Amino acid sequence: MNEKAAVGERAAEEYIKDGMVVGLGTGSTVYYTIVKIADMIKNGLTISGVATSVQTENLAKSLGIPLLDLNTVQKIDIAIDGADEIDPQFCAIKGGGGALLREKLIAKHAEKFIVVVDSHKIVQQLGGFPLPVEVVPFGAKLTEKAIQKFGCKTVFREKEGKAFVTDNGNYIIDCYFSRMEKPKELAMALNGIPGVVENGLFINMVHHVITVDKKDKVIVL
Ligand SMILES: O=C[C@H](O)[C@H](O)[C@H](O)COP(=O)(O)O
Repeated sequence: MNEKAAVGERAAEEYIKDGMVVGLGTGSTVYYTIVKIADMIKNGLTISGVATSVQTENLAKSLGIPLLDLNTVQKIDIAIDGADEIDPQFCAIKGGGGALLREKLIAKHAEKFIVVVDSHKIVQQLGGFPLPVEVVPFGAKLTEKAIQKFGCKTVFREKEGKAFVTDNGNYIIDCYFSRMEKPKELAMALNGIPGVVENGLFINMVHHVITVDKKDKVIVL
């Protein structure tokens, strides 16, 4: 079973209605939601999107999904996105693709935020996946030192041998924790460091999770 396709498509079928403004997430799972939304538009529904990354913007444009400028949008009815890990309290780590800042901004302002994940992403405790933290390039090594005080090992993300640069012109520091005990406190403390723009912890934001159970059935939690 292609779990990513199954959960991604289900999200569109379950939640997308005519007339909605939809926050379009980033990544290989929500890809299937976006393709499904394009089908719905071809079948006569009026849907517009706000994109959480340049990658998604390009995908949506190529599929004919009308996109709106975030600054002109009155309301985002729903945002749908993937995640790298999610726990039973619906706390998630996102940013494996580096899109966490725009994703969090759009999720925050959406009336509803739905996460689509294959079954491997459901964990009892967050931290197996390194936590991405977006930092401004100015003083980034000093920012890294401040982040390390939270007890993690850090690696500046690279792409093709060069520094990975986000859509916002920033760097990503991937933070490896052996245990992440208090994600909510950690998220707030990280954002208190000058130079940190945003971190990949999504706390108290997710309304529903769509995933696959042990019997290969798509479920909405
Ligand atoms: O920056 C990327 C996003 O947070 C993605 O939603 C996340 O990494 C999950 O992506 P995928 O569905 O490709 O595993």
